[in-house]
Amino acid sequence: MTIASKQYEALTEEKAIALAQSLYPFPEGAELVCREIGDGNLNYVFQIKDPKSGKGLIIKQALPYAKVVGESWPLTLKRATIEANALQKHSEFAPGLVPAVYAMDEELAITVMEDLSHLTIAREGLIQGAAYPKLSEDIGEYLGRTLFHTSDFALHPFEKKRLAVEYSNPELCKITEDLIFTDPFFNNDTNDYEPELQATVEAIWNNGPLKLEAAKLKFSFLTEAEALLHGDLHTGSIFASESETKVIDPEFAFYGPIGFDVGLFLANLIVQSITRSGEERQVIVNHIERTWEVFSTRFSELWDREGIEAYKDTADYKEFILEKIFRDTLGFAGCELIRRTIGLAHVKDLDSIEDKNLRIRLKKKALQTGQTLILKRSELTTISAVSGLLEELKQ
Ligand SMILES: Nc1ncnc2c1ncn2[C@@H]1O[C@H](COP(=O)(O)OP(=O)(O)O)[C@@H](O)[C@H]1O
Ligand SMILES: CSC[C@H]1O[C@H](OP(=O)(O)O)[C@H](O)[C@@H]1O
Repeated sequence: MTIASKQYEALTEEKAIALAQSLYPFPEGAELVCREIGDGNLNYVFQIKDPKSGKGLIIKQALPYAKVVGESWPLTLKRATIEANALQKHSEFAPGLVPAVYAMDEELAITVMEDLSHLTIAREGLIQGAAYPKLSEDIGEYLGRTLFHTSDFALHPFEKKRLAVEYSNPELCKITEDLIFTDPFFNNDTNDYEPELQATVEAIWNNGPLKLEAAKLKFSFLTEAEALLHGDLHTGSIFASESETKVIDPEFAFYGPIGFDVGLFLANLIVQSITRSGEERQVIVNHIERTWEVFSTRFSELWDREGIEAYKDTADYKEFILEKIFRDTLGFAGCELIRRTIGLAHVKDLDSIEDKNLRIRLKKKALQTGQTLILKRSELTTISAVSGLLEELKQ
């Protein structure tokens, strides 16, 4: 559905209600209520609801700047169009795993979508100890399907390159290039960490071999247009329940290295494996293993069944590609672990730990795990080797 376009203006709750009324068949005389519920770093999210019928929808609006910083950090409104289009493109391949998009408007920089508030943001649930039994199956499927179907292994090269142009997202990529791949490895003002981590952080800045590997990973991110990525697949971008999983917020979508999406998700699970113990920790380790198993099985099966690449049946080629994706996955996961601990954008899983000694100890563990994943990514050739590493570093 398209909206009669007008000039960009930031929505208020009243304006969001008026817009929702014009877009959705709410019952006659419904008295709609609206709340701005955005808790992310960049955008506004309005939830509009008819309390009587329970019907509702979400209007997400991009601001011409990053919400977390303010007008001093201008940011393209085009990200809203990228997000709406990526949701729809990914739903072609992973139906049921993303919210339905009801409408979008490029001028207003809005996406009107299904209200998922019957679910919980996975990060919040995981912090409370949720197990989310379907999480790794669903995200493994989502990753296998979206990444295979948007790659050169599935698309005509003209279509793949058309999509790469459509999803050119330089400003949002620059945020990732800075916040994930650069700033945490240098003494940069954007970094944010407790004084107790100073020595550990300086050791990262002074670690030549680590910085060389971080530079290589950044180069992959800058240059390898392998598939249409979600681009920011952390557990705050996933809604979940015992029986459902939905991926939201692909405003960082672009053509990049496949391992980036897989690695970001695994890194955010690894944070949970660091904060949990006993049986609850094992649930997360199982999710880590299962995500890779489901992703690689689905990718491999789609390759065999639907692959169009002339070399697809050449001995060992598929295995070479999957090994490359796995190596990249571990490296990108390592960078995400480091930036979520000492960079600009932290994670609540670690920051909300009240006991300071424990918090610092676990943050050091996250940094150590991140560094090991980056440095040893060529030696860790199986997902069980990664579980083994997590077990070793647990002590
Ligand atoms: N479709 C949705 N249904 C219900 N709540 C949503 C939906 N999309 C976003 N939200 C809420 O808004 C918050 C911020 O959304 P998100 O897309 O992550 O914004 P940002 O791009 O600013 O990070 C989410 O954590 C969630 O609470
Ligand atoms: C100033 S952007 C920082 C950080 O925020 C984004 O996450 P989200 O939109 O989900 O809050 C992204 O991870 C960026 O790196």
